[in-house]
Formats: sequence, structure tokens, C-alpha cells
Amino acid sequence: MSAQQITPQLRQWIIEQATAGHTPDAVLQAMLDSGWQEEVAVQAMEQTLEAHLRERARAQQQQPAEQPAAEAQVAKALPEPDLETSPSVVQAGDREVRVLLTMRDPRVVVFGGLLSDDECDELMSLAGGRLARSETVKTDTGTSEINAARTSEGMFFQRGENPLCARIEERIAALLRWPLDHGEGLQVLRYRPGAEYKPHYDYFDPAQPGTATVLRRGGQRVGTLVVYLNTPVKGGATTFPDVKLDVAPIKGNAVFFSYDRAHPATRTLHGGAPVIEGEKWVATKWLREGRFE
Ligand SMILES: O=C(O)CCC(=O)C(=O)O
Ligand SMILES: [Fe+2]
Repeated sequence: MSAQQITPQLRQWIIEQATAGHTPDAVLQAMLDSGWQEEVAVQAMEQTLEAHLRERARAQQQQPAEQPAAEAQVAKALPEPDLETSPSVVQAGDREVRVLLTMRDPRVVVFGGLLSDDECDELMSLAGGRLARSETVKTDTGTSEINAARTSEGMFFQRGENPLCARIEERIAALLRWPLDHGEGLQVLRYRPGAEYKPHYDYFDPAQPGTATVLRRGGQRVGTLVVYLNTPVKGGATTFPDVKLDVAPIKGNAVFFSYDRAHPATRTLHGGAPVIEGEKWVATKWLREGRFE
């Protein structure tokens, strides 16, 4: 076999598997199953998930820390736009963004014109060639499978990977008053007709065995910003079933929601409704409670 390269795509795939809660062993096994040389696979894992591997060694000696009861957690700082002086617009660094809707519980804010049409088009074309059907590793067998709940195709950019991503990341950091280094790289998803993302929570489930490990890198997710890169012809709303809210996917607009704890009580259950006609493209930015390096 010729020398195998550790590509950014491979590193991104490893991070996706880890953030989906799969153990390093399962991820490694999936790589070996799909033809990676063990030496290359291990090196890729180490480079990508040093903290992850350190935690695995530690986890063999100690049980993961107990999660405090949801009620016992104290209020923590969250990403939040500055809407105090004006309810209709917010200055997001280099761009003025419209505020179209705010909801207190769950905290949801819909923004208008976060990205220009040109920025949306450029982001779609940068992501286009790198889209792959979102795969996850089956925890029981360690093999890869297509996740039926998520029929979109996706890719991750590294943070600051290109000038456009860097500009958008700075804008989002200013918009939500949340440090740039507390954000994951932008994820781009494309839904074709019939594709959907069934209702889910974006925080890492404390009941999953892999979660304690995943949290070593940046801690919990505390906020999500979904930016619409195009306007599907029909379907594709972002839905919040607990509060019966549907957000229309409109090019350049974005929906933000935050969650102070990893618990359904946040009412941040949400999904991408099936696309009926045309395609739907989104860029998702997840915000962590700590530095995501
Ligand atoms: O496509 C959508 O509207 C929602 C996307 C989403 O939930 C996510 O990326 O986590
Ligand atoms: Fe989500």
C-alpha cells in the first residue's frame, strides 16, 4: 500500500466521531476496517485527539465525575447578543444584523442578513467539493454506518481555515459576545429533497459513555447558530417541537439558541424538517463553554 496521508478531512472525521461520543477504540477500529494502516491511524488519532487519548488512560483508573443534578447547577455565562439598546438591529463587528424574532424560554433569536448573498455563495462553493454523507461509528461493533436520523451531507472547516471562515467567525464572536476560541469550526450541511435532521439536542448527552472524554476539549456546547446559506424552494424549516416554533430557512439569515445545561429542560430540542423541493444548505457554529483547541 502506498503511503497514506493524514488529511484535514481525516482529522475532521475523527473529531466528528469523538464529538458524537464514540470511544477512541471504536474510531481506531473503524479506520482500520476501512483500510488505514495502523501506524497512520494511530498517529492521526494522536495528533487530532491528544487530550482525548490522555483522558482514556485516566478513565481506566477513575470513574467519570458525577453530573450535578440539573436543578443544582448555578446560572452560567452564555453566548448572548446585545439587544438592550435596540431590539431590531445588532452590530456584529463588520456588519449590522437585523433581529427578526426573540424568544426567552428557550432562548432563541432569529437574525436577518448575518451573511451577504456573496458570502453564502462563496461558503457553499468552498464546502461543495468536500461534502460527504454524515457517518457515525457504531459503538457496539466499531464499524461505520450512515446515521439514519441525519440524511444530509456535511463537512467541517477548521477554525480560521480561510479568510471567509475567519471573517464569519469574528462576526459571530462579536454578535454573540463569545470568544472566538470557544467556537468549533463551521460545519456545512447540504440537504437534498427528502433529507432531514430529526429533532435532537446539540449538547453532549451526559449519559453517553464517551461524553466525559469529549468534554475535555472545550467543555460542553452552550449555544448553536445555524446560518442559512440558501433558501430552499419548499420545506426545510428549523423546528423546535417543544415550543412549536418553526424558523423559515432564508438565505443569509440565522437562528441562534443557547442552553445552560445538558438537559431537555432547556427545551432546545430542534431539527431540520424534510426538504420538499430544492436543496437546503446551512452552516452551523457550535459554541463551547471553554477554549476549543
Ligand atoms: O438544518 C437545520 O435547520 C438544523 C441543523 C442542526 O440542528 C445542526 O446542525 O445541529
Ligand atoms: Fe442541531
